[in-house]
Amino acid sequence: MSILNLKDQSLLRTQSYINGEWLDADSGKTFAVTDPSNGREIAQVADLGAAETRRAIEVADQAMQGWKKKTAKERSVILRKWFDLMMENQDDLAIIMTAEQGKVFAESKGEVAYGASFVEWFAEEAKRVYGDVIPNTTADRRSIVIKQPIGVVAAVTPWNFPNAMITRKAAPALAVGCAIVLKPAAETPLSALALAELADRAGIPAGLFNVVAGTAAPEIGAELTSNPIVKKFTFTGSTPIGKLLMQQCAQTVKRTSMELGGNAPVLVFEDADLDKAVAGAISAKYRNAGQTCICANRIIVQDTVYDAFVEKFTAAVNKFSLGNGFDSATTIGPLITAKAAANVHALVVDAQAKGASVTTGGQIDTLGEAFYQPTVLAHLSNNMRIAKEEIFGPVAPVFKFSTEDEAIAMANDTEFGLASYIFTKDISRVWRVSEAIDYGMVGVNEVAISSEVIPFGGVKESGQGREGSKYGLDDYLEIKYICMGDI
Ligand SMILES: NC(=O)C1=CN([C@@H]2O[C@H](COP(=O)(O)OP(=O)(O)OC[C@H]3O[C@@H](n4cnc5c(N)ncnc54)[C@H](OP(=O)(O)O)[C@@H]3O)[C@@H](O)[C@H]2O)C=CC1
Ligand SMILES: O=C(O)CCCC(=O)O
Repeated sequence: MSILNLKDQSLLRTQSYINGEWLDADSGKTFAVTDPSNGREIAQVADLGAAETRRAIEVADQAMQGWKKKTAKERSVILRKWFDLMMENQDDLAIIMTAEQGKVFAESKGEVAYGASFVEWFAEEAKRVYGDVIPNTTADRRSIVIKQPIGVVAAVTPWNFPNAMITRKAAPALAVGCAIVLKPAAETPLSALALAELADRAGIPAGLFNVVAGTAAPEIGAELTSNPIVKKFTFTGSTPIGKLLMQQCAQTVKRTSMELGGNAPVLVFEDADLDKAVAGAISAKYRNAGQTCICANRIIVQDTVYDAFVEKFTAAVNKFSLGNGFDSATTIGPLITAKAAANVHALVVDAQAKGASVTTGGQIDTLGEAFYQPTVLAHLSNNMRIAKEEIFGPVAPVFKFSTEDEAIAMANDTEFGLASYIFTKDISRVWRVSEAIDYGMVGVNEVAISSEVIPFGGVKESGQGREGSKYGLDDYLEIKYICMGDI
């Protein structure tokens, strides 16, 4: 009997989905999925390993032989049904997500819509995969360029966006004619399996969308990255694991897309609308309790407005209500695990020991060991761990700068380069700073930068490749050049 109050209980799947069938692990083993807000077990999920992964890759290869021959429009019609079903079941998918991930229910509903938007977008966009005819240098030949599906895709996704990080990879892969084998995070397999149930109902043919859930990430990952049938590997997660998986993929020269860690700066200049900058920095920092790779990691404020900013920002943070994501009064939920909260606290303790002051929060909350208080730190310096590391929690360090050059240098002083944000009214500065900072994405007086139509991705050690937008198809396509001679 499920503990989740779903309209449609059959969305709560606990077996893996391979070749259109629901399967237990060969070993018969299962693992517990728990609610981070109270540690309660939600379900026992089949714990698959490398052997089942290998079989999923083989069936994916078979399944895509017919799928790639369909027209883009035929594939689009089926994917559109998947989108419709996701939206029809938005509430149930969001209940599953809040239960296993902890995020506030309204945010879960938002993520389901965001996840579905990738399916709708790529179902349409794949109709526009154009080739080229290249004017040649000799009269007796023409050079043609066509684009073809790359082959079987393997994906590993994280727990912080248990739905959208899957569709952002699966939708373009399926839309262009590939099949995919996905390993979701062990903390959040239920959202992935619910997506598989809806893919099945939408009529996505067996073997094209396979979900292998399991706790043996290194073994499953080793199969996905070494199997020569897999032609493309796509990952969202931490930078150290991304580097390891890239190394593994090198042995069979797979194409890789990596969406890794971030250290997003929010640069607030003295000419900015301070209230707008505070509201923007609040959204950029505390979305999903700070567990987003594009979350503000360093808020960097010009010295002339620093004290006013910290005061207004702290007042805004004091309005947050920490609690269970299902409680309608809650605006920040728990972190994914108690360990995550302890890691965040260690960053705060290190900063305090090196001279930072806590203007609010600063503790694991009495609500439970995964709950971290929304926190603001002022008077920071570069020797603190928090200046360099991805926080992944609701802690906002507010740094100080005095000149534009200094702000740019501080923004770039990191190995990461995913998202960045600037608040200023000076249009010349907008251009100067946007061009000078080494990031894949820049939000100017705006932090809600994500959507299905934009190229999401980073530079430096934040990864490679772009997801979403017209560019998001490129990673799933091979370019083939055909030289046509005279007969
Ligand atoms: N860019 C982003 O969006 C994300 C960044 N992070 C960053 O990483 C930190 C740690 O989070 P964590 O969850 O440990 O991140 P990981 O990078 O370890 O996990 C992300 C995914 O990779 C899988 N994975 C882990 N090890 C391997 C492996 N050897 N082979 C194949 N797959 C593997 C995980 O599986 P399993 O769950 O089974 O271990 C999960 O599906 C966070 O605090 C945050 O800083 C984390 C998640 C997302
Ligand atoms: O943290 C992540 O990797 C998810 C990205 C969220 C977004 O698309 O805005």
